[in-house]
Amino acid sequence: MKQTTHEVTDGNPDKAVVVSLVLKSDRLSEERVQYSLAELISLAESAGVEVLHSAVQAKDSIDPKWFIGKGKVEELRDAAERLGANTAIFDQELSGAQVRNLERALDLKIIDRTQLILDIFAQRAKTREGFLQVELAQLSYLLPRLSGHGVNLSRLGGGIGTRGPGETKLEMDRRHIRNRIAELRHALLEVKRHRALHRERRKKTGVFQAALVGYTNAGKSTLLNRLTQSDVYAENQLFATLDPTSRMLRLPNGQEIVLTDTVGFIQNLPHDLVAAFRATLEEVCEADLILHVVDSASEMRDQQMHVVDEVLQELGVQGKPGIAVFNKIDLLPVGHEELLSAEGDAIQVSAFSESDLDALKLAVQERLMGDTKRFRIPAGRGDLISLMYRVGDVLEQEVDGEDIRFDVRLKQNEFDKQGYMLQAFMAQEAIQHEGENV
Ligand SMILES: Nc1nc2c(ncn2[C@@H]2O[C@H](COP(=O)(O)OP(=O)(O)OP(=O)(O)O)[C@@H](O)[C@H]2O)c(=O)[nH]1
Ligand SMILES: [Mg+2]
Repeated sequence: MKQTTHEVTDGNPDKAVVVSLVLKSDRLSEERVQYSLAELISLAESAGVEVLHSAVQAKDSIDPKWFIGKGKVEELRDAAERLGANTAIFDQELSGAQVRNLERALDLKIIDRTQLILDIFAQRAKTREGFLQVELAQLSYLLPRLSGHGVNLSRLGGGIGTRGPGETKLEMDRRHIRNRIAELRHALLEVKRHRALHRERRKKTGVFQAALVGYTNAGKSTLLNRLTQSDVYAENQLFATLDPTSRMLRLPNGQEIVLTDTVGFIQNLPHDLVAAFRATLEEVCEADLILHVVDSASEMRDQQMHVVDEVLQELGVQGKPGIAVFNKIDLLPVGHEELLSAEGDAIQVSAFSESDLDALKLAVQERLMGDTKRFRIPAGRGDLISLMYRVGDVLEQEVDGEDIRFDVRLKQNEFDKQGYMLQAFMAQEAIQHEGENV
């Protein structure tokens, strides 16, 4: 009895009131609070929900029973009744008991931020890996929230919060869920192993790999499409992309590299979810170059960059070569562009400008590939010959008397690793450097 369809809505969108609780001790600026609420509304809309009413409550502490204050609960019930809402969405994670209490008090379907994100993911998943990851994340979320014997999600009557690739629609007991979680983990390991093999093979071909990463809605998929004449899903929605997609990108010098689009990041991403999607981000760990795409026009630009930097750090890729791609500069008021140029290795683009895309390709090429250099080594030194092949692509190799002459296009990342050996041999004059940019 597996669910086989993954419709976005059944033509009858959920109608929701949304609530965010702000703890006074967090001392968030009014701007941050409003942005967080706006982001929650965007998430809800991306899930296909119609938002009828939104509210923020500032409190000293979380109410253990209702999460928000009792007065706010009543206010919400009135608003929901007046506007005809059937769902209440909370910006933070709720406990199982809070969900049950709120359900009873409000007579609404209760969804928290994690469930909302999971629901979007469930709608977007396209690959087997995506389905497995979403189901695993949904069940991991559900397990500690089960009360008593089991849970019957069909009680929610379909729609948001009940979509899933697997069996989450059915009544399941804890034991069943634990077994299913184990099964999913196992299946995911298999998928992961396959992908690792695939990557190994790709690596052996020596093709450079670049990854587009960034906050959700920054324009990663649009850039992939425009740079590679592709047609992956790009939309003004949060988490339009779930599964990584790779395309060949031709650089100005004619060389082709692999460019990969990845799932977007968001603030306060629940830890279970981060773990579930870690595999998706493995592509980022393997990349030779990271393109951090930034929505330059977002009021929360700096915070979003910070969130992305944090995730990259968690992934352990902070040392990799990278370029900050300040996208959507067409949306900035004239004169504001300079603000962005303070960044180190950065470029400003509009995904809709051909010349900007050309400039971006050139920047990628320059960052990935060092110059072409000409070296001369004594014939018969196998160790030096193999070093030549390690530091870059050998474009030409010619025997010249007792020597061999190499024209090598340096691979920046390999050069970084092997450069000291090259320099040591050059100091001993075993390798002679004859010129640049030949
Ligand atoms: N004005 C303007 N809009 C852009 C630009 N690049 C992308 N967009 C728009 O921004 C929205 C999001 O673009 P996507 O490419 O889906 O963004 P993404 O980073 O892939 O988002 P997720 O997959 O959700 O993480 C779309 O409506 C795009 O048309 C740009 O340079 N200028
Ligand atoms: Mg995308």
